[in-house]
Order: sequence, then structure tokens, then C-alpha cells
Amino acid sequence: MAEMMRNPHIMGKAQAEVRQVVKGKGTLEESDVQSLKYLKLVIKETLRLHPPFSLLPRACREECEVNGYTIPLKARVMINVWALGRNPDYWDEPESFKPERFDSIAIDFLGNNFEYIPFGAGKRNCPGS
Ligand code: HEM
Repeated sequence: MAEMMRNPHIMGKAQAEVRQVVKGKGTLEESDVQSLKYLKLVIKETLRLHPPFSLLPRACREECEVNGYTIPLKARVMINVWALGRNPDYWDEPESFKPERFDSIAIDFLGNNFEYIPFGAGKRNCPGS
């Protein structure tokens, strides 16, 4: 919401879409949500910049080496979801709130793209995603 208030043109676009979808309808059906394409982009972009679970714990199944560091067996490592979502190696203007970016890239939130994992990744990812 704060991102929308800081970006009135995005707020306006999202509102216009909602109004267009509900126009002339007495009630809003759950299936109407599928028509809110822009709102979906807004939600995706919000989860990129503000993942509610910003650090995910994992344990190492085997000793391995990452960037010259030896990670011992069973070591607890924290995955920084927040930092991945703002890494300039993967995101153009990472600090800007730009829902449109998700229109041109095929990135879902099922954990297939490790730069964007607001619902985690792997066997124990979020069933509520
Ligand atoms: C915006 C909403 C939500 C976010 C951002 C979110 C995020 C997450 C994350 C990051 C994890 C850990 C995944 C991992 O370690 O790979 C998780 C686990 C889980 N989430 Fe969600 N979640 C959301 C909503 C929900 C909802 C609505 C439900 C159920 C109706 C749900 C049920 C669960 C459960 C049961 C797990 C544990 C899965 C396991 O350990 O096997 N979540 N969620």
C-alpha cells in the first residue's frame, strides 16, 4: 500500500482496472480476480521488494563450498530472500517499484527462479502460494 501511495500513477492504473472489471456488476465473483491482470503485477512487485518471510532457514545435506567458504554438513544457512529480490545483477533498477517489469519477464513465484522466492523453493515451499 505504501508503494502505491508513493506511486500515484500505479495506484490510478490499479484502481481503473478494478473499476473496469466490476463496472455494471452488482457483485464481484471470485473468478473476476483472474481479470485483474495489473493488480497481479502489483502484488508480484510488492512481494519482490517486501517479502514477508525475508530470511528462510535451510540445513546443508552435505559439505560444500560456496564462494570459497566451506559450508559444513548440517550447517544452518539463511537464504536472504529480501536481498535476492533487490540484487542489481538480476533486477533492472531494483529499488524502483515497477509492476510492469513482471509483464516482460517469465518469472513466477513457484520457486523456479531463485532471484524471486517470496514463497520459498523446493519440496517445502509454501502450499498457500
Ligand atoms: C502472501 C502470503 C504468503 C507468503 C508470502 C508465504 C510464504 C511462505 C514461505 C516463504 C514459506 C517457507 C517456504 C520455504 O521454506 O521454502 C511458507 C511455508 C508455508 N506456508 Fe506460506 N505464505 C503465504 C501464505 C500462506 C497461506 C495462505 C497458507 C495456507 C493457507 C500458507 C501455508 C504455508 C505452510 C503450511 C507452509 C509450510 C510448508 C512446509 O514446511 O512444508 N502460506 N510460506
